[in-house]
Amino acid sequence: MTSQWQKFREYFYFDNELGIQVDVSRSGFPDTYLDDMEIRLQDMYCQIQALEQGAVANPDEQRMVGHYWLSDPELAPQPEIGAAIKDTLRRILYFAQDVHAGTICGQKGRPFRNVIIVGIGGSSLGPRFVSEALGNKGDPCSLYFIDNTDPDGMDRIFAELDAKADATLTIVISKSGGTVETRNGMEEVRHFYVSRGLDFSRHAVSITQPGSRLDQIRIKEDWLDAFPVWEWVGGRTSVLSAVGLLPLALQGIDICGLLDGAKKCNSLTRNTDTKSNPAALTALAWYVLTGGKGGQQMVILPYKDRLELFPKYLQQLIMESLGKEKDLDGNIVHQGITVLGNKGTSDQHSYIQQLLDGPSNFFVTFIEVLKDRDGDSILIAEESTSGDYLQAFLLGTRNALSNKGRKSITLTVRDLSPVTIGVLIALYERTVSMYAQLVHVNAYHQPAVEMAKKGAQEMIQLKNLALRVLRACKTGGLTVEEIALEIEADGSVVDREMLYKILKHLEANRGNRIISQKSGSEFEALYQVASDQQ
Ligand SMILES: O=P(O)(O)OC[C@H]1O[C@](O)(CO)[C@@H](O)[C@@H]1O
Repeated sequence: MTSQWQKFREYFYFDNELGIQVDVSRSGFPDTYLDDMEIRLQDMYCQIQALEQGAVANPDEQRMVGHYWLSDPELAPQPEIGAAIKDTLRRILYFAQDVHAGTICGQKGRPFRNVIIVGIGGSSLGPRFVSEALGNKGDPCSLYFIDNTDPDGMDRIFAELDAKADATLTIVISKSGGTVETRNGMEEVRHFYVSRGLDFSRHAVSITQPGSRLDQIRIKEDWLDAFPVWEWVGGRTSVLSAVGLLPLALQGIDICGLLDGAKKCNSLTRNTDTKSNPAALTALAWYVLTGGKGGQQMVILPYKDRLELFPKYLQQLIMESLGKEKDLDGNIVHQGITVLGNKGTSDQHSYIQQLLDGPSNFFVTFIEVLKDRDGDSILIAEESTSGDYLQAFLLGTRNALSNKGRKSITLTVRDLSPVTIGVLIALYERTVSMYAQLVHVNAYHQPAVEMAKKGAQEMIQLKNLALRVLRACKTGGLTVEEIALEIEADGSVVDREMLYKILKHLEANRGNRIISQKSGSEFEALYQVASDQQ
């Protein structure tokens, strides 16, 4: 029987130069596991190598997958791609320098000290996570993220920037250039500037694929500047493209350090000796922990406030990449790993109870940061600092879980610096690619998200039709059923429940224009356009 200490030493990966350690000894590898998997692992390394060399790794969309080139442009399969990456980085650094120096400034000459980032999913989560992880008081610019079409969420940001509009730059980020939530955010921000007598285009920069709808808008309106995202960069792996680099450089974060960390990690994770490859070890741990079938939950517990958004960032990277109905041969597999997380020790006081006593349908990834803070800590009790307690809670929770037979992986970084954040990003990007190879799914498309987008568009159409019917109504109002029947006159079928919910929302928000009168039950209420709006 191998002791935990022996197992720990056997599987422990560390790299002192990069300050990273990966411990998969508590993930339940059978003793002969690495040998048993060797042929598949070598095949996996070959596939990843082909992908890095420019193979079409996203067969559905016939695309190369090139996020690895962003931190090492020399690896790009075509010199033009490498040159475009380098040129974009150079332009980002100059742009940030000019903003900080006040050479690029607001319409009325105020230096930009705030940046609104409008974008969603991969066009927000990466920069937001890194901004939070590495930002400090005194940064040259503060970042504000509009990553939803929630009016109240936007109002909170507008209220904060109310008197600072001219000192605020806006970056609209959308790889496709056609994402509805981002379009809405952009129009709300435009209104924010215009209502303060400012010209949106003199405060706006775009990051999008050349030729996209967003690109066409910025050309027509002559925005301040534009930076590209290329088709071979997936949204969820775009943080090291202009998507992340421009906002972070404006915030004053050392983006070259970030790229350097990612480059070094990419180089380490090309090693085909699995015990010397932290991404392969992690992918293999996921594989054993999910039985290769997915379906498990991955609970990410970073014991560090600055990493609070890391689980959210990983949620998209992992779930959008791995959550697939079919494998690459078209078999129905319903793969996926559900990612959730919270920072330690806060989790201790929320859901650890269930992890210890509830169903064993998860594994935990502990993330430990060795350096507690800049400078010394005071002793609080029994020779302990608050940082000693932070570590004690991590180790204590991990032990308690192990004693209950709950599995875990532990990832340790020396400190939180641009380099180590770059390492974390590259490590997980690579692990996802490797795991996807092991379970044989396309990690680079997201066919299902289109269904939800289509569903939302249908609801907007139904609302427009309902409004048309209400405006044409000359009687004292119409019930849900009557509105539905009017719409159905063209042969379509109306979902009454959806119609009811849409009407309630209209009434709650346009109450002076759309009103209802109750007569009998809730569902017999008569809806009408207020008489002064007819
Ligand atoms: O950058 P875009 O094209 O606006 O897309 C935003 C996000 O939407 C998705 O396409 C999902 O709908 C993500 O993959 C992407 O990160």
